[in-house]
Amino acid sequence: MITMEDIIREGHPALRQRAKKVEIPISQDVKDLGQEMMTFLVNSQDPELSEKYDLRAGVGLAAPQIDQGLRIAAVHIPDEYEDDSPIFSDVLINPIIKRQSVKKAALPTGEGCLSVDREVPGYVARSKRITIEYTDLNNQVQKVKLNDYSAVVVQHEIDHLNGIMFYDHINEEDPFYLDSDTELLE
Ligand SMILES: OCN(O)CCCc1ccccc1
Ligand code: NI
Repeated sequence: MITMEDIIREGHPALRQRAKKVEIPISQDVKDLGQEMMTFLVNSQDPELSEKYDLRAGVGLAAPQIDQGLRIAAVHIPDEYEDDSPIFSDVLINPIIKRQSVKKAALPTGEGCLSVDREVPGYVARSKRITIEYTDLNNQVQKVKLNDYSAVVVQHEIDHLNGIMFYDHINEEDPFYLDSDTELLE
């Protein structure tokens, strides 16, 4: 199983590389990897298991973070009220952002990253609405519209596939600078 030891940290060159497209139909190895990444997220959000295995809670994980230079990202976003029906949960193979709103959104708390062992304060403005296309673990092409928090998380993961870290988006002069077209999500 994936634990924190498997997650590479900033400074590791693999986090700054562009991940390679996955061959379709996906191999059994890729399917296993995707499932392991999803299991990590589910475990990391479970009070007992995260404690037992010392996992930092995560809502997303990109393959480059476990030193696998492949365009695979797992996303598991729980519904704050309905634990067993997440807002969005899937393993994205070769995800593409097909459409994105001009309107931006940022988390008021800023962002963090399992590969970054420090706080980096500041707003990360991202598209408020996106339409993504990807292949899932059953080789089915999915086209999904996401907004707000789900859209933020998926953009954070797709950034990892392109060697981009969340703090690359933070305004250096004024980390809490907000464009007029950027909404803080509550
Ligand atoms: O790459 C995923 N990972 O580092 C876990 C954190 C995910 C995440 C946290 C805050 C806002 C968007 C996404
Ligand atoms: Ni991250």
